[in-house]
Amino acid sequence: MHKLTSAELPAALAQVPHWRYQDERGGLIARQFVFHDFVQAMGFMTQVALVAERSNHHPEWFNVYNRVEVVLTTHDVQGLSQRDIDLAQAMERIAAAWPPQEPA
Ligand SMILES: C[C@H](O)[C@H](O)[C@H]1CNC2=NC(N)=NC(=O)C2=N1
Repeated sequence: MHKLTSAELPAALAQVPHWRYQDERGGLIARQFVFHDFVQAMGFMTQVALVAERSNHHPEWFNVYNRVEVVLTTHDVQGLSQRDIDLAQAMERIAAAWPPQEPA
């Protein structure tokens, strides 16, 4: 795992179009998710927590009611790494499929 170089950044950020890059702390990406209510937000966070633990890469996040604000950066390299991009993509997949639609 290495800190993404400025040459690698554009292609990496193109993989996570909903996320905004910030130059702080050596580089991070941030995103806000909004859900129907608190329970849906917590369900999202619980699913992400399992993925984060499995991949040993953890988000910095803040939840109030139905909103989840997320910052991803890699502490071990003091900047952005591919692990942040991968976790962001996993979060997009989980958010897109959450909540499961009640069977019609
Ligand atoms: C010891 C453990 O492997 C490290 O602390 C892992 C855990 N989760 C992590 N999460 C994030 N976001 N960055 C890291 O550098 C990191 N390192």
